[in-house]
Amino acid sequence: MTHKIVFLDRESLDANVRAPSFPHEYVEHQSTWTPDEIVERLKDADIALINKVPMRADVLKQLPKLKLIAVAATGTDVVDKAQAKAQGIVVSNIRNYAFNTVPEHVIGLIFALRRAIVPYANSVKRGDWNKSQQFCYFDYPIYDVAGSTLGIVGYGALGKSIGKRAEALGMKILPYDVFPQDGLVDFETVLTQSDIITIHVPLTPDTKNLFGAEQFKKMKNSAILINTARGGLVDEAALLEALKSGEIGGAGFDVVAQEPPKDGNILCDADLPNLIVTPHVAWASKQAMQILADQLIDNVENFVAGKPSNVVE
Ligand SMILES: NC(=O)C1=CN([C@@H]2O[C@H](COP(=O)(O)OP(=O)(O)OC[C@H]3O[C@@H](n4cnc5c(N)ncnc54)[C@H](O)[C@@H]3O)[C@@H](O)[C@H]2O)C=CC1
Ligand SMILES: O=C(O)C(=O)CO
Repeated sequence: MTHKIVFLDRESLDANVRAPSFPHEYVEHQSTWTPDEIVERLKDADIALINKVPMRADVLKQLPKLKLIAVAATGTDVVDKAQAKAQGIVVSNIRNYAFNTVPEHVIGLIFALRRAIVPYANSVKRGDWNKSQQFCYFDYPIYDVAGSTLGIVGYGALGKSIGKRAEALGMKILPYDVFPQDGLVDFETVLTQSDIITIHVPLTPDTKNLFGAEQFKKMKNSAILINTARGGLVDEAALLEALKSGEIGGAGFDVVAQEPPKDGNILCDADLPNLIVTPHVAWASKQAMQILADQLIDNVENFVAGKPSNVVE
C-alpha cells in the first residue's frame, strides 16, 4: 500500500525532513490556515504532518481517511485529541528534543531581565549615557542571578533541564508538578517564595490561565515570570496590569495566546522596560530543529510499521 503524506506547514521547520523508508506519495505546503484549505489538502491523505495548524473537530470530521497526525512539536494543543480518538486517528508528538535550546533561551531571558540588559542598552542608544553626570547611572535595578530562587512550574523534560542549569549558576530551585516525584514543593510555595518563575506545563483545559491576577498578587513584587510554554497559560491582560502596577517585577515571554499575533497583542505592543517578548523561537536552534525533524519521521515510520511511537492520549 502506498501512503499519502501531507505536510501542511513545512516552512515552520527549518531542517532537513528525510523521506520515509516505505512506499509513499509526499506533498508539502509552506503554510495552511483555513479549515477549508486543511480539508482540501488532507482529503486523500492518511498521514498529516503539522506543526501549529489547528486540527479542530469540524475539520477532523471531514477527514475519514486520516490515520495519523504527526505533530512536529512537543505541544499538541492545536489538535482536538478527543475528536481524533473518536475517529481512531493516532496523534504523535516530539519529545525531549529541546533539552538545550529552550533552557538556554530561558536562562538568557532570566539574565537579561535580572540585569536589565535591554533597557540599559536602549538607554545608551537614546543618548542617556552621553548626558550622564557620572561614569554610570542606575535607572533600572540590577539583581544577581546567583543566590536567587527559581520556581519551576512543570518538572518534566524541560523543567528538569532548566533546573540543572539553574543549580550550576548558584540558584535555588523550587520544582512543582502534578506528577509525583522527589523534591517537589506545592504551587503556593512556588508563587510566594520565588524570585523567578518559569512555566513548562502543556496547555490543557486544566492549565489554561494558570497564572492570573490572583497568582500575581501572591508573587514577590520583584519577581519575574518566564513563559516559554504556551500563551494560554497566562492571562495576558492581568499580566500587563501586574507589570504596570508593580505587582510583579518583570516578564520574559516566548509565546502569546494567538500566534502569529496578526491583529496585535497587548504584550507584543506594550513598551515596558521590564517585559521582553520573543516570537516563539526558544525551540529553534539549528541543532534542535534537526533532532525534531528526524524524530518526526521516526514517528511516521514506526506508525506505518505497526509500532506507533510518542503517542499522545
Ligand atoms: N517555546 C518553545 O519553543 C517550546 C515550548 N514547549 C512547550 O513546553 C511544554 C513542556 O515541554 P516538556 O517539558 O518537553 O514536556 P513534558 O511532558 O516533559 O513536561 C511537562 C510536565 O508538566 C506537568 N504537568 C502537566 N499538567 C500540569 C499541571 N496542571 N500542573 C503542574 N504540572 C503539570 C507534567 O506532569 C510534566 O511533568 C510543552 O508542552 C510545550 O507546550 C516545548 C518545546 C519548545
Ligand atoms: O515543541 C513545541 O511544543 C513548540 O512549541 C515548538 O514549536
